[in-house]
Parts: sequence; structure tokens; C-alpha cells
Amino acid sequence: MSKKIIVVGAGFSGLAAAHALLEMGCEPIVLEADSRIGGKVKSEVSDDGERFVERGAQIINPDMTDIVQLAVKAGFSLIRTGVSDDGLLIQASEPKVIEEQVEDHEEQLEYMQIETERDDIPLTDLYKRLDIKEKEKRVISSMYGEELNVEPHLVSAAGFLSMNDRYPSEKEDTTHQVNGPLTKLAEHLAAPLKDALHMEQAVTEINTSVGGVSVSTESNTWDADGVIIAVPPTVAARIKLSELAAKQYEEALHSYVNGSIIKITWEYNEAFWTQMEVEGEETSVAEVIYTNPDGVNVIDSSMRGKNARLTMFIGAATAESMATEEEDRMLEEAESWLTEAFGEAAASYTSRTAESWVHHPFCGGGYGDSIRYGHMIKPYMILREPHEGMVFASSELAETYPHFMEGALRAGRAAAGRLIVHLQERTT
Ligand SMILES: Cc1cc2nc3c(=O)[nH]c(=O)nc-3n(C[C@H](O)[C@H](O)[C@H](O)COP(=O)(O)OP(=O)(O)OC[C@H]3O[C@@H](n4cnc5c(N)ncnc54)[C@H](O)[C@@H]3O)c2cc1C
Repeated sequence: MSKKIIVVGAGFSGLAAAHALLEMGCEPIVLEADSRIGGKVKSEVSDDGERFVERGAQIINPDMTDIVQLAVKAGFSLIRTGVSDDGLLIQASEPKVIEEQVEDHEEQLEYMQIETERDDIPLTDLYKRLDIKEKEKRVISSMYGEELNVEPHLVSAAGFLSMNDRYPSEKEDTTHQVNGPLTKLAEHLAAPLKDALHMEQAVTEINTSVGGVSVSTESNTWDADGVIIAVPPTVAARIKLSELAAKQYEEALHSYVNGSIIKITWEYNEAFWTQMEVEGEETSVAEVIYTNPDGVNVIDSSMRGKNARLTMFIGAATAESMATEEEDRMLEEAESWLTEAFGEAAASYTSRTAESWVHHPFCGGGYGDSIRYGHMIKPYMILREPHEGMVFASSELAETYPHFMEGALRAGRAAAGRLIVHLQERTT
């Protein structure tokens, strides 16, 4: 029997859910708060279509099979990131190689996980227990400030490690990119939806009953058999739910904390960082971590053989304080950090693109919401399960690859399947 299902949000998770519903013969209606689709996927494309820059998500790896297939279906292929395989990770201010420090601590944290599963602690307390020097702990702390976009003392250590466990790839996450703008992938998913996609419709309230659901924005109300809420948990927590749904889901929704990230990409005529002098040796630099300021890193984000680009990610408290500054002042400061690590050549860029995702009202903020210390350790287990004709889907809830576009696609598809089974069971 064909079901009418409302999907809240047209990010990758919502679009993947709507697509799966169409494939199952259902009738999806997608309500999107913004005037564009894609959520944290946001490409800037030149008028001639030749040049594009990703203001949000960008990098994937070939193990991320859903997004690889989507890229191919949309007419694109994968291309390697610019950095050479022997590129090094360095620390800024007194540039020095820090690769081993970072690799070693990951193993130690894994080992300590057994302990934290019994008794959760803030992530900061977990890495403070590491058997490494104070200076090295500052690198780790800064790395997490950027990676999670949230101050590590707010994050649950058990939640963080369980998120890492859901990253099943053998590969680094920085190996490949799609050779076209990612917004085109969103458009490919949205194409069959046609009139079912309603823009600038921010959902404020959802009511559930045995007969179905009703979903309201400021100006409209839609009735349907079920609803998939494909927005990050901290954003979903702002939607008013009926009493029974709130009882089921509110504690899980409030177990997340949102983050802040600023992404700046500089473009150059050539990748001068592939031949830099670090600690007296000529080397290729792949990534830089800053301990001052905290939560900042820079990667080589070029597409190999196509362009030369450096991207800075400014996370957590540093992003929040920079977001209060005028954009020119913020860019000037970021550029001074860049030249500190890469030398004056870094100032000779040909273009620059910046985007702030600091506590974003509809996309959560940061790469994704983190599990907050002091609440549920596995809130995603609750949010994934349908109840009263509703279910949640966003990258954070994915069984694999949470916080990535791949996770969003998988979470969306999974939620559609689960909801349909749930609705069928309710009617039999
Ligand atoms: C700067 C940055 C860099 C990133 N880099 C990478 C990367 O390199 N590789 C990677 O794989 N991932 C990356 N990510 C993460 C990736 O973008 C996300 O995991 C993924 O896009 C999340 O998709 P989603 O659909 O779950 O959520 P979102 O993209 O947040 O989509 C949610 C949608 O719901 C809408 N919405 C919210 N509230 C409402 C409401 N009340 N009513 C109606 N609509 C609503 C929003 O407007 C939005 O369109 C990055 C993210 C950022 C911000």
C-alpha cells in the first residue's frame, strides 16, 4: 500500500530518504527550511561552470560506496586529493613533524575504551590519562577541537569512541574528491521529487496520532502516514513534538551538543607546500595542526593535477570568537596563521572562499553534532527506531560513517526502510 510520508530537511539524509521512499512506491513530501537544498553540502560554482569550491563537505574515500555510486550516477568520477602519499603532518609556530605522536595516541585511546564504557567521562579527561608529554596533549586537544568542532570537555568519551567505531574504513578519510560540484549530487537526488519539494518551510511542530501525523510550519500544515526528521539532533530538538513522541525521544535529542566550524579555502597557481623545508629537510606538507590558536588545522585540499588549494578549518571556541569579528578582520587573522606555517608564499593566493557554520540554525553547526558528556551514551539507537509513525535520520545516526556525507545517505535510506516496516506493522 502506498504511504504518504513527510521528510523534514533536504540535506543528503533527507534527499536519500525521499529517494528510497519513491523506490518503495511511496509518496514523499519534502519540507526544507532553507531556500536551497543540500544542507551542509554547499558548492560555489563559477558562471561558466568550470571552477567550483566546496564551502561545506568535500572529501570522501572510495570505501564510501553510496556517495561513490551517487557521484557516478550524476555523471562524475573520483579524483585523488593533491597531497602525495608521503606528505607529512606538522605543527605550526615552530614547524616540526608530529605524525607519530598522533598515530600512537589513537591506539592508546582504543585500549582505554573498555574502561570508559563502564563509566563515562569527558573526552578531555580521557586523553589527559594518555601516557604522553603535556606538549603532545596540546596537539591532541587542538586536533579534537577541530575534528569535533566542540570543546572536548563537553563531549562524552564513550560517545566519541563509539562514533570512531562506526568508521569501518581501512582508509584515511582524506584520499579522494568528486570531480564536480557536490551540489549536483543533491540535485540528482532531488530531480524525481519535482513538486514534492517545498522550500522555505521550516517545520516547527509535529503531532502524531494512531491515524497518522500532522506536520506544521508557520504557514502550512501537512497530514501524512508518517514522518522522517532528517535534520541534526540539536536542530530537531527545537521542533515541538506531541507528548508521546517527546517522551520517547527528547532525552536522546538532548544528548547531543552542536559545534562551530569556519572553513576557508585559498587557491594558488602552484602547490608550493609540496617542497617545503621543515626541520632542515625538504618535505611535502600534507596537514598542519595549530596548538595556538587551538582547534585550527590546514590541509592540502587540491584535486591532484587540477588545482592547488589549501583549506583551513577553524573549530570550537576559536571559531566562536572569530565569528564575532568582521569578515575582513577574521580573514586577515587566518591568513597570518597560514603564513606562519607556510611562509610568505601563502599570501600569494589567486582566490579565497570562506564560510562560517558557527551554531548554524538549520544545519546544527560543525561537521555534525557530538554526543554530550553526562547524558545518554548511545542516543542514536533510540532516534533510529520508529515510534508513533515518526523516525529520525541525519548523518549523526548512521550505522556507519556518521559525520560524513556517506553517513547521511545511509541514515536516510535506513530510516525510510525502518519507517515503512513500522507503518506496515501498525496496520496489520
Ligand atoms: C565545513 C564542513 C566540512 C565538511 N567536510 C566533510 C567532508 O569533507 N566529507 C564528508 O563526507 N562530510 C563532511 N562534512 C559533513 C557533511 O556535510 C554532513 O555529514 C552531511 O552533509 C550531513 O547531512 P544531513 O542531511 O545529515 O544534515 P544537513 O546537511 O545538516 O541537512 C539538514 C537539512 O535540514 C534542513 N532543516 C533543518 N531544520 C529544519 C526544519 N525545522 N524544517 C525543515 N528543514 C530543516 C536544513 O536546512 C538542511 O537542509 C562537512 C561539514 C561541514 C560543515
